[in-house]
This record gives sequence, structure tokens and C-alpha cells, in this order.
Amino acid sequence: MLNIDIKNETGRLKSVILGIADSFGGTPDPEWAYDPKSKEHIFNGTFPKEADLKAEMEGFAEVLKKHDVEVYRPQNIENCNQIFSRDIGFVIDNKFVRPNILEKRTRELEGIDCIVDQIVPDSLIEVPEIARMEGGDVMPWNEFLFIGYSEEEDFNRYEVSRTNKAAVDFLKEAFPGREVKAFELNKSDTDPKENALHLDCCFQPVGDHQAIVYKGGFKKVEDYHFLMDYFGSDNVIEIDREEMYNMCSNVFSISPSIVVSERNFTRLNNELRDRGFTVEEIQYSECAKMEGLLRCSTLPLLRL
Ligand SMILES: NC(=[NH2+])NCCC[C@H](N)C(=O)O
Repeated sequence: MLNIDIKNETGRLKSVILGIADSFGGTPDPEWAYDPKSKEHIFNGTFPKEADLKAEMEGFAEVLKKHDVEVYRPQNIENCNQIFSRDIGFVIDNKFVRPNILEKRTRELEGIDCIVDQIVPDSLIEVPEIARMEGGDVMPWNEFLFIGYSEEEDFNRYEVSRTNKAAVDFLKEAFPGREVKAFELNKSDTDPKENALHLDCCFQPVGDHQAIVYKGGFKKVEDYHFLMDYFGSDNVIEIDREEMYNMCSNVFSISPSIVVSERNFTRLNNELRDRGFTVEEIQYSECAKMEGLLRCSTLPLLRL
């Protein structure tokens, strides 16, 4: 049986599911793309190629293995983009949540059945139909559970709104020991620079008590202030709109001191090194064209 336990975003990673780019379906029709950055690259003729995506993901897998992380991969489904494993399931404490995700992405779920089948059934949490959520919006952080979501009006309006109020309510009940802090996010189906697709596209904790934050991703300025107060402004690396667009908040922690990052994030990577982090730089800019990056590509199963 698989041992699962996740208390936060940065504890020493022992095992993880990493997505795959095999048979990812090539350039989709614009109506089939479900985020504005993918659409932008479809229209510009710059949508990524399978071979490049695979090379980037193998580079990521190698870094994880170098740090003794056990890496599981989904089973390949023909013509299905299975890169962003983060959203299709998530672990909180010793529970694995099987979420209700965007309809266009549901084929991805069966790709990880072979892994989820190895978890004791008692640890699986099924979610009621009305609660919609994706793992990119859900972050256990010690006593907290941070959630990015949209209220009904936005949720019904935007394809990029993936987590609703019912999900927040459900997770509160399912994890009564955690203090749930839910943040409404700014959404746009047409402009990737105005869109915080998931919480991890505008915020992520790093280290023991630091974070990367993009103020413009939060619909309510109080939520930004809450995070600045909670982490302390000296402990926050603020990123700008362009850095958010490049997915700078979507790095990935192997431990409180080791962060995997994109090699072109010069300012961020220097800032992290100045703060004492070891930064494992890899090339991931082709995956970034589909509005996801390193955190989005992973589904951590066990952190110590
Ligand atoms: N956790 C994340 N931020 N995932 C990114 C997923 C990107 C993917 N194109 C989508 O729209 O669903």
C-alpha cells in the first residue's frame, strides 16, 4: 500500500506523481483549450511540441530522482494532455481527495487510477457533485488550508474558475482540524496577464515561513494583506504581472531548503539564493505556455 501524508508545501518530499507529455494531443482547437495562455500560443503558432515537453518533464524527473524522491507517472491515455497532475487529485494529511474537475479534463483522472488503487480505501475522499475543485487551488500549510476559489457569479462565468464555494465548505467539513482560509482570485478567459488560473499561479509558500506572492491575483486586497501579515513582508518575495504571467509563483519545493525553478526566472532565482535556498534550475518554458509550471505538474504523495 502507498503511504501518503502531506502537511504543507515544503516538507521533505519522499514520493510524488509527475505528469507525462506522451501522446498529449498536439495543438488543440482553440475552443478545446481551457486557458487563455494556451489560446494565445495556438493563435500565434507557438504552441509547444510533444518532444520538447517530454524533454522538459524528463529533466524535472531527473532532478527529483537525484534528490531521492520516488517518482510515479500516470498511465498514458492517447491524445490526452496529462502534464498537470496537480489538479486531478490531492493529498491533505493522510487523505487522498478525488476532486470534481473541469469537464474537459476528466479523461486525465483514469490515468492515475493505477496509483490511487494502491492507497488504502479508507484514505480516499469522494467529493459531492456540487463541490468543484482542482488541486492547484488547494494548499495545506501546517495549521491552515489555503484555498483559491470563485463565488458563484465568477464560477459560472469563467472556464478558468475551477474551485467553487461548495468546495470550500466541503473541505472545511472534511478537515475540521485545519483553519480554512479561502481567497477569491481574479479571472479572465481571454487575457493570461489578468488571470490567476489557480491559487498556485499567484501564491506559494516556500521554506519554513516564506512565500511568493502576486498581489494582482487576489480579488480582495484584504487577502493579499492577510498573507503579507501572516508571513511578514520581509519573508515575502513579491512578483509582478509579467513574472506572474511567466508562472514564477509555480516553482516546486523538494524540501524547506531546495526549490526547483525555471532557469529563466533570473530575478526570482537570485532572490531565492540570497535567502539561502538551493535552487535547482531546469528548462520548463515550453510547459509554461499552457499556463502551468512545476507545482502544477506534480501531485505530492508523501512529505516528511
Ligand atoms: N495547478 C495549476 N495551476 N494547473 C495548471 C493547469 C493548466 C491547464 N492548461 C488548465 O487550464 O487546466
